[in-house]
Amino acid sequence: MTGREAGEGIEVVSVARAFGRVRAVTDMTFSAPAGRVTALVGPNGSGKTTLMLMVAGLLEPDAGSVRVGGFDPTREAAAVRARLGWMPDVFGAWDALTVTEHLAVFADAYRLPRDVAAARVPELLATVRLEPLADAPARVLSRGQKQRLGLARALVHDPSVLVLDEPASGLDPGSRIELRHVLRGLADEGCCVLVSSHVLSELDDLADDAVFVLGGRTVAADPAAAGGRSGAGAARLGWRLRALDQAALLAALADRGLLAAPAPGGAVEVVLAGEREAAALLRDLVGAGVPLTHFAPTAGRIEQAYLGLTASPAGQGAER
Ligand SMILES: Nc1ncnc2c1ncn2[C@@H]1O[C@H](COP(=O)(O)OP(=O)(O)OP(=O)(O)O)[C@@H](O)[C@H]1O
Repeated sequence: MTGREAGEGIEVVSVARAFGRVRAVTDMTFSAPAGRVTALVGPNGSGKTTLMLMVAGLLEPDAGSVRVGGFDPTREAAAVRARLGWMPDVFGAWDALTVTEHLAVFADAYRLPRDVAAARVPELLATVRLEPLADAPARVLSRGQKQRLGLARALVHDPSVLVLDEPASGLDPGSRIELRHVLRGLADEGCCVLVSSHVLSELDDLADDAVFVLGGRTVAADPAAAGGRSGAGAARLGWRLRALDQAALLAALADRGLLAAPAPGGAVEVVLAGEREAAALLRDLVGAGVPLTHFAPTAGRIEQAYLGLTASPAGQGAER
């Protein structure tokens, strides 16, 4: 990867966009820096795709400002196109063209010199592991393979900013892990990567930062700030516990007035008010001699923060 200028990222400030009477994006502000994978996280219809289309220069904001590497995607479209790779959630491919031909067409569209394209296409096929299908027509590709072709297409001009709408949808677990490696590798090389997702459980492994959106607004740009990790004022979230002696565990929880719900594998789940209460409970249980073998939140860091956000009055208020 040679074409990148260091430090290029995405800046979104007070952006809004409506479609007639539908206010798809009402007020979004965040930055996605170079060298990091930033996840745009929110429920269906919260405005993620609309925002990404504005970042990619495919839709004009009604208000606010978007900058990609310092350039305005509407007024400086050529500069943004040159540095931005875009992968839509639904990827249209020409059925009759082979995988290699697809990439060659896009290399041409980005005006890559012939010799550069000739070297770039096999490199991309290796990156997304589509070499065995290089000569296969797009119509025979599975959904996951098409997603990978979409990723290769987005990377064809060696962009410094990569915007991917639900890139993991349709991928099997192995392909998701590969996707994670590819995106991590790109970020490590200095690329700014913005992905949208609602597969919360996977985001801890994929993303460095999370921007939460609800009802067209960004409601928090930092999982820690969203309450999932803090003690005071944190949302009530589930924790899973397992002990060699389940009866002793249940008795100790009952002593502390905690309601324990059964969970798979002989575990139990309790709802606690944050990490501070969890730490106190763990200390008490160990102190009381309960032989604990497992004590962990039921959800990952980003998932917890998101659940805390949607459960809090502030989060609910942000939803339409
Ligand atoms: N072209 C359009 N015309 C009218 N309404 C639209 C258009 N595009 C999006 N919307 C509406 O704007 C809102 C936000 O949609 P958007 O696709 O941005 O959400 P999203 O967070 O990407 O959802 P999902 O996770 O389901 O992809 C929705 O209510 C949607 O119906």
